[in-house]
Amino acid sequence: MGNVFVFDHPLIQHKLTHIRDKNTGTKEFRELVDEVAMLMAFEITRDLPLQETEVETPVTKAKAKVLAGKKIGLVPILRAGLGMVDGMRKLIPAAKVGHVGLYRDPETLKPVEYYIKLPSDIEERELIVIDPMLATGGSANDAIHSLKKRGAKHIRLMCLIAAPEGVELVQKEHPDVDIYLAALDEKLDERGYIVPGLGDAGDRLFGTK
Ligand SMILES: O=P(O)(O)OC[C@H]1O[C@H](OP(=O)(O)OP(=O)(O)O)[C@H](O)[C@@H]1O
Ligand SMILES: O=c1cc[nH]c(=O)[nH]1
Ligand SMILES: [Mg+2]
Repeated sequence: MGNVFVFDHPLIQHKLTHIRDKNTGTKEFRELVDEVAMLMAFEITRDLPLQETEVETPVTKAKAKVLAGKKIGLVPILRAGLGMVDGMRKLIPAAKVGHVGLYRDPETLKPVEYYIKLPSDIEERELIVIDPMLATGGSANDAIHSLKKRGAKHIRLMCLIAAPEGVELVQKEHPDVDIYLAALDEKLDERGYIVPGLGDAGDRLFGTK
């Protein structure tokens, strides 16, 4: 079964509190999601392999380390996942970005795929699927199936907030996928919203309603 990691870094938790706040407006919400995504990118890349190199400082030659060149792909689930891409790319500028367009039907809560565009070499990349919200898990589950069908071999899932139901579904369907979160919340309400959550992430990011 895949692992679940909750990033408890104080800066992530502090900013998440403001993201949750219903009085936080679109501009600040977007900025905070961007910042938390950057901090989460810092945490999720802890295990990237390094290799030895040598560098000449103004004083002398030094043994040093550089990234060993593992290829990374970011795959935001549209729309809300887009809000986390720029923050992550600030720290991982060489990552290629694929897009999976999915929306959750408000009646059935089932995901509907409307777009997909991926880097051509996804099978060689460590893919990080990004979405602020993991609610029933239907959207992330479908996105991961879509990536695997197209050859992806190494996938992680990174979300701001998850409900237990979503974590359970992804763990059942994709035991090879680790899940990285800023918070694991209590439950879903009758409309499939995460409680306490942050409301509708896409609407709050883009000012729609
Ligand atoms: O785990 P699930 O139950 O599938 O719910 C989570 C999905 O719902 C939201 O997207 P939404 O359908 O609102 O689309 P949007 O990003 O375009 O607003 C969210 O960003 C996830 O993609
Ligand atoms: O709480 C939720 C659940 C699904 N999608 C959201 O944006 N928020
Ligand atoms: Mg939405």
